[in-house]
Amino acid sequence: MSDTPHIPAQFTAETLSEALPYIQRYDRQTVVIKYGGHAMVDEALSEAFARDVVLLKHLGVNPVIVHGGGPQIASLLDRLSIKSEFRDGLRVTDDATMEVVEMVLSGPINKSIVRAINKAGGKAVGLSGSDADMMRVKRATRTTRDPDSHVEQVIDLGYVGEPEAVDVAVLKLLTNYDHDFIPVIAPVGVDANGKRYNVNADTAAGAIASALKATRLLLLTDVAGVLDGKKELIRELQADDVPALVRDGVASGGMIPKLETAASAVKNGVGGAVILDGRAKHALLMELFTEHGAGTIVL
Ligand SMILES: Nc1ncnc2c1ncn2[C@@H]1O[C@H](COP(=O)(O)OP(=O)(O)O)[C@@H](O)[C@H]1O
Ligand SMILES: CC(=O)N[C@@H](CCC(=O)OP(=O)(O)O)C(=O)O
Repeated sequence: MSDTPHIPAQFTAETLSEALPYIQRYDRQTVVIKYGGHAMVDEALSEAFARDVVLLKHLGVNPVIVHGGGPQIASLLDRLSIKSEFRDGLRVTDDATMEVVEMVLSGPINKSIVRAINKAGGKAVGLSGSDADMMRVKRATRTTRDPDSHVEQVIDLGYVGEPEAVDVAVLKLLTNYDHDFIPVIAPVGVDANGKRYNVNADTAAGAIASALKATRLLLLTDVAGVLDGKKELIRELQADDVPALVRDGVASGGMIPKLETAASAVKNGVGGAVILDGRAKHALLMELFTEHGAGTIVL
């Protein structure tokens, strides 16, 4: 036997040791993770995501997963020949679309994430915003201004919900340290009359993070983070910078709800919101347990 340390093993040990201050920082802290539909399409990445979530739980973090499924909804709508359009990053949702949205989000997507986490050794429980009346919503409204007459018009988005109140009782029960469950939540909300609504998954994650007063909200997506006009990564933003980025068109499409969610979450008591690249393997671990972090942090 040689006395020379086995270099890869020593490297692994050093990496673990360097993570100590971060492990201490996030001990017993709630981290809400928005897992987007684009990040789920790669099987190896999905497996790595599930393992990382289980690792977080073992390290003392309280992870709460809120998932999307936009591309998977689009694919089923397409197979059923139902046309779908987006306004400001939100899917206009009529009755038939809502049927498909709930079927896809609360069905195969939610269950496949639950199974992946459980296969990795966790105890995930699948829910939607309708369970235990968790996410109360109202009908979302958006307005647009006619460029010629400057008259404001209301855009009807159909059954798109805007969270009004989140009751975290069921989440507290599940994540209580006697039980150690990992909630996996589909973004389907319910109004005061019991009617179901389609909620953008970023918006849902932000509302849940605010209600839980999470230490971090992590929005995993399919870009490195928020890019500026020269397509360079913006590492840090203040919540007050967000309206100008949207107004000036630097952020468009799906990045609008993401940035608005991040800004409103930090204003509502979330420690910080990070928009980061879900295509990068171990994105969660890089963000939480290394000095460099990843993506764009909104503070
Ligand atoms: N300034 C910006 N920086 C980065 N991405 C942007 C920006 N403006 C618009 N986007 C678009 O937003 C997309 C991410 O939103 P979305 O497709 O809804 O992601 P997800 O499905 O992960 O929620 C990016 O792929 C990009 O095309
Ligand atoms: C109102 C609205 O737009 N809802 C989204 C819900 C799913 C979602 O947000 O999924 P991603 O995070 O994968 O984009 C939709 O129908 O696509």
